[in-house]
Amino acid sequence: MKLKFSKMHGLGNDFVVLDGVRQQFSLTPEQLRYLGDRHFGVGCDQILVVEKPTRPGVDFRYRIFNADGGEVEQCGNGARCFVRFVHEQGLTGKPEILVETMKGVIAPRLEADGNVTVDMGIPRFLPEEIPFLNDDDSIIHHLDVADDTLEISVVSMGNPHAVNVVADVDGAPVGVQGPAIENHPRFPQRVNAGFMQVLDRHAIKLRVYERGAGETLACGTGACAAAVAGIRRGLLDSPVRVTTRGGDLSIAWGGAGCPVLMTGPAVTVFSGEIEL
Ligand SMILES: N[C@@H](CCC[C@H](N)C(=O)O)C(=O)O
Repeated sequence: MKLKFSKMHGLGNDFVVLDGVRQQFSLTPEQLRYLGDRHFGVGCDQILVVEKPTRPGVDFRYRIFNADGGEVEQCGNGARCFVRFVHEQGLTGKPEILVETMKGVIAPRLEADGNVTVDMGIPRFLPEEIPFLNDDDSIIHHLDVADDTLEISVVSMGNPHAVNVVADVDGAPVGVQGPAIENHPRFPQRVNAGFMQVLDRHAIKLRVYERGAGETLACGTGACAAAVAGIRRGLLDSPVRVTTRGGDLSIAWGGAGCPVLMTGPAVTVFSGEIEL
């Protein structure tokens, strides 16, 4: 089977994007891992599939697979690329679309300057919503990782996040603590591990060790989760500029019960065809 794809990125978090509206396919985990492989395949952090919606009132269905082949609930940088892709491919002319994901509907909007703003939905904090094995829903939890006890906040942006505040993000042991947090037994569905350094009340630096992909240059849902965790911990005020290794995102959140708005770029790098 030959499949057409686009290679895209949001701040260096990169994607293979497949049009499942005009192409018929169903991919095995092995084929997904091949697409994501940087040496033997195309190479990416996530594979995004654009499909027809399964429910009335929405424009598309958006499926997300990590480079390890596992399907996941949400992807923020991918959502911005998604809206650019459906425009560039002529699948819609609407600047604002409603997109069905595994965990609810998100609303990305293509701005006049080419950036994309996405309503990422309402963040959730209850342990069972993450999921996180814990007795209470406090804002800070203690997590034993290797020889350390970390003070983390847990946030679901549809997908699970653990956010750890550090003094110096560039010196943070992301490569060691990241996989230990990702696979910690208190996160039964694994977790994305964020390391955030607060610069001032409206600015942070962030690195994320992503579930199923390793450390990426940026993580959109990770940026939302970090900004929300920082606001809940009284360290930050909305809006928050999140500086990742791949560039900056702007995150706005009005507090409990409000949706998180994420604004940033989305770029198409090249298009191609691959035999699977
Ligand atoms: N890069 C993403 C998140 C992708 C999914 C994540 N690795 C997970 O397993 O939940 C983003 O920009 O949000």
